[in-house]
Amino acid sequence: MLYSHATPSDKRATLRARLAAGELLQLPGAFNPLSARLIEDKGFDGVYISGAVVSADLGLPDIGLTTLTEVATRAGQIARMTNLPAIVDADTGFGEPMNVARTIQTLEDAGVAGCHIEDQVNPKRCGHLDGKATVDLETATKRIRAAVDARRDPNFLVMARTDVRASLDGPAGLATAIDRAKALVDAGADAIFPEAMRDLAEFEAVAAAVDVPVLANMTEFGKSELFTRDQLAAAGVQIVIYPVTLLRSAMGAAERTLDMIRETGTQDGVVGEMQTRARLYELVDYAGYNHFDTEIFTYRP
Ligand SMILES: C[C@](O)(C(=O)O)[C@H](CC(=O)O)C(=O)O
Repeated sequence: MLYSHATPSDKRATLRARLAAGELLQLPGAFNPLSARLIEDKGFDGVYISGAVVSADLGLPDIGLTTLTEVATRAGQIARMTNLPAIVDADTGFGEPMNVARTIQTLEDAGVAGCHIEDQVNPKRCGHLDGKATVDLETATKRIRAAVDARRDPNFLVMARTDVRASLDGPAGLATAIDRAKALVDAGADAIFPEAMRDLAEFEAVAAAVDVPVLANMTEFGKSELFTRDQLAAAGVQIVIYPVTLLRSAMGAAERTLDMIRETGTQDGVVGEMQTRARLYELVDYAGYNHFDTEIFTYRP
């Protein structure tokens, strides 16, 4: 009832312990607080808060237009609705290393368990678009050092994302990404997010090169193939995100419903695919609020 029973520090400790135990964790992207409840209810390990989704939710492209305040506010609304740890996409950290430091403390205050900071130039672009540019290694490592130094909870997970793979074709691109990943770990990164890997062997090579958890971004219509949990586990990946998957599913369903109403004059033909009123009430725990007033939950399907 009301919000998560686990505190932010409990969630961070749980995330750390599970990663240290070598588990593979699957984190679907929540497109709103309610979907975070669904992710928890379905037995997932954590919740991802995608920059692309926060942007799209506001009707904006994912090109660095959202502010720290918008991202932290949404992340806080989502994180407080689940007992699961939430990891948020902090883009480039919203500015210079000093801004990165402030970003980390703001996200800690929002109650998330960790975030990733990437090495793209400001303003960033979606990782699966062409024509991205990355900063030099010194700037990238300064961002990570600033993030690590700024956190007050040592369990807050600072993940470094590198976008350099897409900047060079062939083995040279992978080698550059691996060198950069190693340098970012030396700078204090607790995990590595190698963006736009081409195949499983590339994930495997990154995972073998660093001694911290590696994240795989299983986003649809992107540069990486969609691998299964078991394939990624065998490649040594420990965190798998499905950042925009639920938003795409929900928007796909919304389009179909709108088309149906336009074409037939009623939504009746798609009601069977909808989440029922009873299920929605279950997710927002109407029954729990009877603790305050037994007249609150009087609905019978
Ligand atoms: C992970 C990502 O940064 C995100 O914002 O969720 C995006 C996802 C996407 O656009 O599909 C990305 O750059 O990969």
